[in-house]
Amino acid sequence: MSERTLFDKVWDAHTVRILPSGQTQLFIGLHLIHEVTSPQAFAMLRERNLPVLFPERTVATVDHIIPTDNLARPFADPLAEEMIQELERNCQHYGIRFYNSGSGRQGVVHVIAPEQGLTQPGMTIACGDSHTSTHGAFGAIAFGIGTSQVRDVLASQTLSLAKLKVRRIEVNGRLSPGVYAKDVILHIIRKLGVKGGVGYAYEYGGSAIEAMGMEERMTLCNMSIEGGARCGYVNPDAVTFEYLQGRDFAPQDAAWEEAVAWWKSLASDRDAVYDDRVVFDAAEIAPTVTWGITPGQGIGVDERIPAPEDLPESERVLAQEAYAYMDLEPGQPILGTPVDVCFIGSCTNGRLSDLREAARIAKGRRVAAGVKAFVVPGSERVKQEAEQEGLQAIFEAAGFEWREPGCSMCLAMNPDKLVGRQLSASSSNRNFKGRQGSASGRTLLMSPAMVAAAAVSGKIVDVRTLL
Ligand SMILES: CC(C)[C@H](C(=O)O)[C@@H](O)C(=O)O
Ligand code: SF4
Repeated sequence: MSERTLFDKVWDAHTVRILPSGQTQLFIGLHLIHEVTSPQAFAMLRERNLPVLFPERTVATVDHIIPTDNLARPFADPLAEEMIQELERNCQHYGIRFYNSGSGRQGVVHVIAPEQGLTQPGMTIACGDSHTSTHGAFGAIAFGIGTSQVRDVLASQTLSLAKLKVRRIEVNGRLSPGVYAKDVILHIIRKLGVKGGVGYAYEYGGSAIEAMGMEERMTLCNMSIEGGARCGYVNPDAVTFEYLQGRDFAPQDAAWEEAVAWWKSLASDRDAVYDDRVVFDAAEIAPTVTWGITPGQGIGVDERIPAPEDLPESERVLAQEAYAYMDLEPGQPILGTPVDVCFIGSCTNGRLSDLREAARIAKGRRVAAGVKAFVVPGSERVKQEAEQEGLQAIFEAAGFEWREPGCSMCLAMNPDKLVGRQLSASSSNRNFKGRQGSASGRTLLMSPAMVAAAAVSGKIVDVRTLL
């Protein structure tokens, strides 16, 4: 057959059997776990007296609840201490590889697996975390699962799932300077909606995607879930192989050549059949900023906040809720909106290339008076590499705080929280009400370079004017 997508090929290769329900029992090659969604799953396993079937296929780290300022144990937050101890105990008991803080390999789960070469093309990857879609950047089928499914994977290394449809999203042409993968995905979600991808896997392609490095592709796939798609992927190519070669868990020597041949064969066939296809022009994408309370409420930085009549009928009620919560008016430019907090980090945009782009903007400038700006590297490795190439020094000279790795203010389960109505410019992926730790806090999503531009300006500006 020469009409299959990568999704079809990887799905079929991992199908154990078709269940009487019509669902597929799918083998999961790599299982990632973190401190928040695993304790209950292990508890359920113990209740039923089940072992972990393939402990070598699960990898753990701590990210969500870990503090980014003071890592001395016990942590100041007793809940953080308890949850992390629980993970430590479970990993030790079941013989699961665990990248704890201080190991040199800890970080946000979706940052550490790719950087160690654990994430590879053609794999099925699951994690009790919605942003597992990130790993699709490598041509893997990777998706988030709930806690009872974490139990299922621990016990059986399989999941029962319904097969998804595949939508091909093509972005052709060249992105302008100052426009990044983050802008592309915010633009896609703006156009297709936060529920537009329900029931689909998104396959991203086209010349603008092919021109992206792996870290940008990860940013893109990361937010597939914010567009409603369970997973997103990019077909593996020379960029993928170059990124992987020599990483800790990448195949070596003869096995490498074999793996590359296999990976190449998995890419969607030229005449693959898709359930849907959407095409975008890269040249039309501007630095994009959200103004509302879902990642789909975004506009180009030089646009005005849409009035209800500019929006499809189905979006108007939510828009009203957003104006009120965000304290922004329809018709108002987003440019010039004052910011209180600037956060650079997360599994969307906490990798080295993100920090480099933000540092380019911060270099030689100063964080505006009254603004709190901080950088949270996505992993210990990212942190170390950034320090080695002088990024920490650039940020600190500009007045940014430089922190320890973790999820931090992406969801504020640790002490990094907004206060009251503070408005944050954030490189993360969710702007839901109360997402960043204050029930009335406000979040504007954007690229890390745009966050840095906001930090040094004290307000939303167009990063293209600071390049
Ligand atoms: C805590 C976890 C379950 C959650 C997720 O699944 O995405 C978190 O990572 C998030 O980003 O909201
Ligand atoms: S960085 Fe944010 S989105 Fe990513 S896993 Fe952590 S909390 Fe979830």
